[in-house]
Amino acid sequence: MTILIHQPDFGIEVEEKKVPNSEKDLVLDGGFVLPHANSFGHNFRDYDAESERQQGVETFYKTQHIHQTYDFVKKMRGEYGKLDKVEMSLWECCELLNNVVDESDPDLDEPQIQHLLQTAEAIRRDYPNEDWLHLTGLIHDLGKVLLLPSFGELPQWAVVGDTFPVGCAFDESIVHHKYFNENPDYSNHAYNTKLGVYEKGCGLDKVSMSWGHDDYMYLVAKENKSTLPSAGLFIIRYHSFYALHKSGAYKHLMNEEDEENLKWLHVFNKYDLYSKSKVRVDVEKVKPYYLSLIQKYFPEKLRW
Ligand SMILES: O[C@H]1[C@H](O)[C@@H](O)[C@H](O)[C@@H](O)[C@H]1O
Ligand SMILES: [Fe+2]
Ligand SMILES: [Fe+2]
Repeated sequence: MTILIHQPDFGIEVEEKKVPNSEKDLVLDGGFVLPHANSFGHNFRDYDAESERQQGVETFYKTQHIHQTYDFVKKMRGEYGKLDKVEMSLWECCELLNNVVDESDPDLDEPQIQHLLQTAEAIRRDYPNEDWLHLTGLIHDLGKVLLLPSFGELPQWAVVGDTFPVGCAFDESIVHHKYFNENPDYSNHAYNTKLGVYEKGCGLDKVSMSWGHDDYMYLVAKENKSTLPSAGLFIIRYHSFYALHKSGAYKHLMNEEDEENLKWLHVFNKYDLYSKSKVRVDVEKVKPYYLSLIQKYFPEKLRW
């Protein structure tokens, strides 16, 4: 039986295989079965499909695109880079996310802790020996605690959604790109050319990204001296940068190390996106395993 590929952009690892039970699901070479539709019956990341979430998600992106400017990002990075808000362990943070729902996501309305565990467990099944990648799955979205009162209760547009560079032109592949024309940087010549304030090949580390949960969690991991490999930190920092890892935009800003790390981000993205489902992971059952990983790669208490 031939498998239908409904979404054409899975990258080179996609392989068609025979699955006895379903005509529509797609198996990747790692063994992970890609669901043919999200929990709402639509393709994943279809921002135009008429669904109960569509309007809210579009309004979210309109606000995000208007407000994420170069100056805003500089200010937020300076402020949150101090890590002087809270002290807590990574697991405590996972539990805090129980109460967070992400308004930018057309594919998921489950509590975020389920998304973290679904991602991590799916990776663990296919890559049993890469424990750093399991842990990366568990923590990649913890930066969403920025929505909570003790972290300044930032609005959704300053925490979630896809990310993109500021300080240079907004690429057309960014979701709902049309709303950028109300962003002040859009008509500022210093920031609206292909390179903007950057140099070709300068490396993503030098590029300012729209402010949100990715860059914040990267700062938390780095400043608290995590021993995760550089690919893990890269995944945390750029997992929402779909214009790059899905559409290949902004590659001219990458350096060689970014190229290497991007390979792992491509692997990770499949699990981050396609593990989203209504089937819940038993938190208490898997907790001991993840606590052991946290202990291996992080100090007990972290500054946030
Ligand atoms: O709506 C989602 C969500 O906010 C994710 O956490 C982020 O990583 C994705 O890029 C975005 O599309
Ligand atoms: Fe995310
Ligand atoms: Fe995620």
